[in-house]
Amino acid sequence: MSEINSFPQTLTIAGTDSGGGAGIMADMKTMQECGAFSTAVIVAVTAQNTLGVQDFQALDPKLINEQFSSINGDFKIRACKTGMLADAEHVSIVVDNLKKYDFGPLVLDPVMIAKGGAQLLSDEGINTIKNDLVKLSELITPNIPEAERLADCEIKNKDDMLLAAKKIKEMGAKNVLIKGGHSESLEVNDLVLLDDESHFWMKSKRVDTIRTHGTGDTISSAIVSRLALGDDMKSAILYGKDFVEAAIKNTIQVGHGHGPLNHWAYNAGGNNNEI
Ligand SMILES: Nc1ncnc2c1ncn2[C@@H]1O[C@H](COP(=O)(O)OP(=O)(O)OP(=O)(O)O)[C@@H](O)[C@H]1O
Ligand SMILES: Cc1ncc(COP(=O)(O)O)c(N)n1
Repeated sequence: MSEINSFPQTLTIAGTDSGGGAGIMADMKTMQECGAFSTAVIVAVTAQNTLGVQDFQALDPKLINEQFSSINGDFKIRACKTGMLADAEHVSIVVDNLKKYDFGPLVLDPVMIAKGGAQLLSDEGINTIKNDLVKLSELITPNIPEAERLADCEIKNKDDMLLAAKKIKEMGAKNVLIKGGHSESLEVNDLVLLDDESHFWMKSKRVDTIRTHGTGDTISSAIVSRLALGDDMKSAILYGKDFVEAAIKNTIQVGHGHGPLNHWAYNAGGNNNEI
């Protein structure tokens, strides 16, 4: 007889995207494709499409606490992630709940600014992430501008990326992945600094597309799913990179702006990685 809650379950704690391409929507689509059952705590609701974020509102703290309690009362979450957390008050609510409940390893995606330029986290919220949330994370996954904010330094090349990763690790994150999507180079270089201080680079060709909405959500959710399925951190990260690469390469034509990724592509055999 199969045991209740034996199926791999994940949790995303983030904001919604009415346009379906980023945030909780991208997280849940990714987790589904990666073989995990996903649950969600909605911290904020955005009015958003591929052209940008038109508006957003963070939810009442009481309702956020109740969502955490509902999930804890029924499921066995094996790995979780955070995304858009809006402001310092909401970061603190998330910190309190992550200390209260065991949802497995945390992947912290420190979402700050949307592709269209909207600020999704206040300056005070960034400080609260630095002071209180980073130390709870098994992995933190900043993009280059986010890593610059967290490490308080400028990133112009791969040496700078490594220096920033080391500074962020010193803040208490066990493993660090700095995503290279925002660099200018024709190659995209993602840096991974592991718990044991070793590091490696994940290199891929830059896909010439503006359809990159939700790339960060997608890679972090694929990693969370693989952790829930039992992978070690390095294998989960390598899988995440393959998954997001397939999803970027195999564009789907949706929306007029920064379009969403193709979350079916990886399972459809869509990642013919030449590098
Ligand atoms: N044009 C591109 N071609 C190939 N890979 C890309 C491209 N843009 C991003 N990536 C990859 O996508 C992943 C996410 O990187 P990125 O730096 O875009 O994160 P992000 O800014 O947090 O994403 P988002 O804010 O859209 O969720 C990384 O593995 C990165 O290398
Ligand atoms: C709710 C939510 N979470 C995250 C992002 C970041 O994604 P992107 O940088 O691609 O806009 C977003 N736009 N909206």
